[in-house]
Amino acid sequence: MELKICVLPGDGIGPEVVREGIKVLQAISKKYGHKLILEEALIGGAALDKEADPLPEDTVFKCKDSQAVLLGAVGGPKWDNLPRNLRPESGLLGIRKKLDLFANIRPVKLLPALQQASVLRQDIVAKGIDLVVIRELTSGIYFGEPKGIFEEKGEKIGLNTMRYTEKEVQRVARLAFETALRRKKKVTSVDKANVLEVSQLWRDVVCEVAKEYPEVELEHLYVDNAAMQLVARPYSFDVIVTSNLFGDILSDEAGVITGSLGTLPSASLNEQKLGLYEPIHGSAPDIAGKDIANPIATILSVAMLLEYSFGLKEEANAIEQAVEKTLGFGYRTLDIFREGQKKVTCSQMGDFIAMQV
Ligand SMILES: NC(=O)C1=CN([C@@H]2O[C@H](COP(=O)(O)OP(=O)(O)OC[C@H]3O[C@@H](n4cnc5c(N)ncnc54)[C@H](O)[C@@H]3O)[C@@H](O)[C@H]2O)C=CC1
Ligand SMILES: CC(C)CC(=O)C(=O)O
Ligand SMILES: [Mg+2]
Repeated sequence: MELKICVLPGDGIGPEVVREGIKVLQAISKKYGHKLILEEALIGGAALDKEADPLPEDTVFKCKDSQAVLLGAVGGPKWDNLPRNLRPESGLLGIRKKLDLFANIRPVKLLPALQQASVLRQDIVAKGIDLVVIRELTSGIYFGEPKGIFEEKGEKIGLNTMRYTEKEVQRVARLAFETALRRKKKVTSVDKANVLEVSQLWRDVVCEVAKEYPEVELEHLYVDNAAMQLVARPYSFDVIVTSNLFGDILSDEAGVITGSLGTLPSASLNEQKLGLYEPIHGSAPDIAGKDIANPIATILSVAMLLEYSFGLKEEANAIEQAVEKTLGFGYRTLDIFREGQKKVTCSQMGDFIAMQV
């Protein structure tokens, strides 16, 4: 099969972890006889430096012209003082919006070898963690208008708007219920309906959609409670569906209960199922350029890419198994390293996983 993929390495550790993702993609393509066509493009700070634009037109074109997109991460202190529309992060929000990638799927699975790396009590971890956060990605407070910093009565005010339409909630809720049907048949909808009107609408729409799925259990949690329950009883969740901001926060929390932010992948899909795949973490400027980042989140994002965009389930499984085998041999990047294990660099971890596929 021909696999045409646009690659957006981005900033900080983005290029480092993407390099390892590609290494594994090449190994799996060789093993299964697929032809890889990789097209690299600029996004974020890297694009700002070269093109004075965090999302050049050429990048949007190359993404649309591919069957899937693999992204590293964007951002860093070098660009932090730029106006909002020129920051690297606006390139990321821009590509999500332009491709209408409304559904951000973030599986949170405790890999058996990483049980000890969790920050949770071992009796809680032992009950297993296997949930998926479905985060609405192209609306909510990251996109709502009006927004800005204004002058009002002689003082500055900062303003953002959390806004959802019925249709926006319906489509992401439907995806959550469909996903639950193929899993443990439970949806937890996370909102703040006790104080926010936008959350009241969210809850009403989720309840309406739930009527189409009588076999799926529906639970509602306020986001503050959800953040607590995620560490108290992570084993009891199946599919969590929530808005852009809440999903962003809860999924980083999920990273540390399963070992490290550096291990969690994601897929962002539109209604035509064009997918952008990226680790859930950012550009990690504190460790960039040192070859110590954990590439597993990106490598598992490659597995999601093969399964979701190309239907290559066997290849995706082979990558997941290669990750588990490598961890099983005791190889660990710094973020998940414990006494008695074998410390490896980002590129060595990529080499070992590629060797196991
Ligand atoms: N999808 C994206 O491109 C995202 C971009 N960002 C941007 O990244 C920059 C840094 O943001 P932070 O808040 O520091 O979040 P971050 O996710 O980059 O890092 C948070 C912490 O996790 C660690 N970490 C992250 N990924 C890791 C990996 N693969 N291996 C080992 N450790 C890892 C970092 O070293 C840091 O201590 C900012 O400019 C932010 O806007 C943040 C989140 C997502
Ligand atoms: C620019 C941010 C919204 C990126 C982020 O934190 C994420 O998507 O997880
Ligand atoms: Mg985030």
